[in-house]
Amino acid sequence: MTSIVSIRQLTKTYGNGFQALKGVDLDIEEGEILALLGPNGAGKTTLISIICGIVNPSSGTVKVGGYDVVKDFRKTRSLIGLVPQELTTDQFETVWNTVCFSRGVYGCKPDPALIERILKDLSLWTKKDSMLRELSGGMKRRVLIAKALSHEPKVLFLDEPTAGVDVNLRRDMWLVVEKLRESGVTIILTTHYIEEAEEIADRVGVIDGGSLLLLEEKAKLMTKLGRKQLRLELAAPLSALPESLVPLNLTLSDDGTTLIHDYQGEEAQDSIASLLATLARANIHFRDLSTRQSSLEDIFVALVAEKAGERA
Ligand SMILES: Nc1ncnc2c1ncn2[C@@H]1O[C@H](COP(=O)(O)OP(=O)(O)OP(=O)(O)O)[C@@H](O)[C@H]1O
Repeated sequence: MTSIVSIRQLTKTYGNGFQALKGVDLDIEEGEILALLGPNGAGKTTLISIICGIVNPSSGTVKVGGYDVVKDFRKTRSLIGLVPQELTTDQFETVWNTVCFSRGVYGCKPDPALIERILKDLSLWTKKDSMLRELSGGMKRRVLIAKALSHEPKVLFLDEPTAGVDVNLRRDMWLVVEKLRESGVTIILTTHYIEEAEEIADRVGVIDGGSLLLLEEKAKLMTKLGRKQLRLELAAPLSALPESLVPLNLTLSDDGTTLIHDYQGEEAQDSIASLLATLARANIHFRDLSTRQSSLEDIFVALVAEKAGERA
């Protein structure tokens, strides 16, 4: 895999002396969907703003497509599309004109066929002659994406793409993001909805206190840090946990009806099989079984709390 964005030892100290980024190293692979998670004030917007050339770094380097975001600003900016949270363009302009105008801002030649395709992909075609002020909030979000795609960027940044939108629109947006990825666009999204990262990201980065705490493939993260719980509802309640079962990391619920086994996500399947076999040998039968896996949210909350503890 080649990196499309390459960040080295990036720091940012704002004018008031506040250090918002403390030496971030990050390689974003071409064609991936990377979700950046972090609590409020973590430094996500600062990081994205530096990559997009809106904020100057204090030290370190950022390259997009091999070009430096400070020295080759025009080149890197043309490779990037940024979808902000709010629509700030003229509310009395039509969807079509707004998107065509965005393409012109980047010095690209008009390309009505391309704009038509973008609007169709985003289910905006029937609204092309509507004024922005006539659109619903969800449709406005789509216009923001269409604007950001109008100059055919290779990297798309989505800042909280689904904040405040309803569940249906969120699903639609996820499909749009998936389609974009299929067309080869690299996507970086910041989100507070961990469910969103869990659903669509290939990799997840966690930023807190200006540092990248973790960067991992989502699936690996879930196996590595995720905890699982097996619950066995017993056919007959037990008054106490038999001695032979104590080494198996089992606990008995207070009412004696359920055996609970907590284990790490990467623990092999056969250890569960041998646990069940041991129970059968001990003549303990169960009438139902269920498992629960910790979500990305559980992992994220635990990680941020742990780091906060280390800093305290
Ligand atoms: N222009 C500025 N001057 C001084 N401090 C700033 C400036 N911009 C941001 N900060 C501070 O830098 C820190 C990081 O802000 P940033 O907006 O990057 O965080 P974030 O992770 O995007 O947060 P959120 O999820 O709330 O958008 C915050 O403490 C913020 O107050």
